[in-house]
Amino acid sequence: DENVTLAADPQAAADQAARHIAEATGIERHDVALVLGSGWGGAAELIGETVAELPSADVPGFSRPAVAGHVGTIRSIRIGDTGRHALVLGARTHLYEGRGVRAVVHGVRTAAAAGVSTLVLTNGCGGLRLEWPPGTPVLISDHINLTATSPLEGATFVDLTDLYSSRLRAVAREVDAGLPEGVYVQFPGPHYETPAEIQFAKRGGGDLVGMSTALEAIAAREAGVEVLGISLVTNLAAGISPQPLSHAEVLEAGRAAAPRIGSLLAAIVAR
Ligand SMILES: Nc1nc2[nH]c(I)nc2c(=O)[nH]1
Repeated sequence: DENVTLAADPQAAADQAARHIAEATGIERHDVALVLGSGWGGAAELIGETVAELPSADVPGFSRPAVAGHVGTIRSIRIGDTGRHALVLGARTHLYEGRGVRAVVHGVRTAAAAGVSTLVLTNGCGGLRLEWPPGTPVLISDHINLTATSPLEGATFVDLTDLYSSRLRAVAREVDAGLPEGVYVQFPGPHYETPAEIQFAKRGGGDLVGMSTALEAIAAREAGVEVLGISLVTNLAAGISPQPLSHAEVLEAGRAAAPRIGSLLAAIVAR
């Protein structure tokens, strides 16, 4: 195949990437895909045995990760003894990288073309509630998209009701009954919010703020893939905490949460 570019035909590019992954991993169809955001990197090993690991830059349409800590690989993992396979997209493209919305959702469209019926979107985010300190995992119940854009083009009027599947959230709560839920607000970034913007998001019904996830979820819905979103609060958003947070505290909180969120993700995926 000539190297279909995202700009020319995003669906063809996703189909090409999915064929590349099937050939390179030897797994013809994957069942579930995961996007591992900040703090979630260690979860993959707990899901099962890695069948194959590909440099994401070798897969058509993917690029090298821009965010430190994001591994630049795509992994095929056998999910325990279920006979099902997970596709772990280690490198996420963020809108603020300026590569366009098609690049942001290429991984999701590739996973759909690879056959997955479920997508788990994870991220690190800012928390708007004092009762959710850094290290708290929060199920995403809905999102507010403040990016002023969409991965969809043309007259594709897609319904987004129950976008963050209540069925999958119930499965997650069977695994960990104490999981709170919140509304995720995607800002374009790369700057963090001002305290005034955080109050605006809070008064508008937001509980979590980040720079990913919402656009990926919309693309997944268009592709008919069921979505579960889980955020890891890694810091309190601007102005929420009276005293400034130290970056060391944020990093420590993420590390401390790793075992809990890793086993949570593995248990959910095994269902
Ligand atoms: N927009 C936004 N994104 C984030 N990602 C992380 I980690 N923390 C934040 C935050 O406070 N705001």
